[in-house]
Amino acid sequence: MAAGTGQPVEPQYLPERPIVMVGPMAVGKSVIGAELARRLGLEFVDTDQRIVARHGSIGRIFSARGEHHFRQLEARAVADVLDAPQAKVVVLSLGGGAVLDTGTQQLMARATVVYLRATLDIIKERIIRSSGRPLLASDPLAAWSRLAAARGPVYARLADITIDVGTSSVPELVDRLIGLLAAESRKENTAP
Ligand SMILES: Nc1ncnc2c1ncn2[C@@H]1O[C@H](COP(=O)(O)OP(=O)(O)O)[C@@H](O)[C@H]1O
Ligand SMILES: O=C(O)C1=C[C@@H](OP(=O)(O)O)[C@@H](O)[C@H](O)C1
Ligand SMILES: [Mg+2]
Repeated sequence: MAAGTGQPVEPQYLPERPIVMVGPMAVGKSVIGAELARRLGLEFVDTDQRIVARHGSIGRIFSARGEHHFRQLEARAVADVLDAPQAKVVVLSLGGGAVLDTGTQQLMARATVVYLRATLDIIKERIIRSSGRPLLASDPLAAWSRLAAARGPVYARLADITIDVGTSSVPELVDRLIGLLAAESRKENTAP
């Protein structure tokens, strides 16, 4: 099916490993991951959505139990998907801070990791309007910039593929990503 038509499944590209979406808050990990999964005919898992379904809102977890507890739930949600000898081939979107856990970093070696990168300019309208991210509760622009800068080298080190989201739409980004994933998979399959 032609690119951009929104039809599921690209028959020429069948991923052999899970695909993990990383990057700073509001860059589009959840929406792009979900659309990528739909297009590839794969199951989609979002660690935040799983945590909320099982434990209630992220804001409430932070206020009642603290960030450390949230990080433990997050690491467990990642391990539930990736910590198997033959990890299921799914699209897994992480929260922006999940990559700080060393166990999670190790498990990501079993996946193809996609870093969605953006500048504050692209993100700022999204984070001014949004709520529900406790780490952006006060001075969201400064907090986002600080966290994106501190975590950027970790995302970059873990990534197999980096995409600057810029002003592209979600379908455009998914089209581009499928092309890059297919190229990455050919590279992995021909590596000596
Ligand atoms: N490329 C895009 N173009 C327009 N809006 C986007 C794009 N990517 C994400 N969004 C919007 O930005 C917000 C944050 O996206 P989300 O997927 O929740 O980010 P993340 O999971 O990285 O925090 C959502 O309202 C989403 O619809
Ligand atoms: O960057 C972070 O530390 C966080 C990112 C959020 O997910 P998104 O990146 O999907 O917004 C969510 O996990 C939580 O609010 C903490
Ligand atoms: Mg998300």
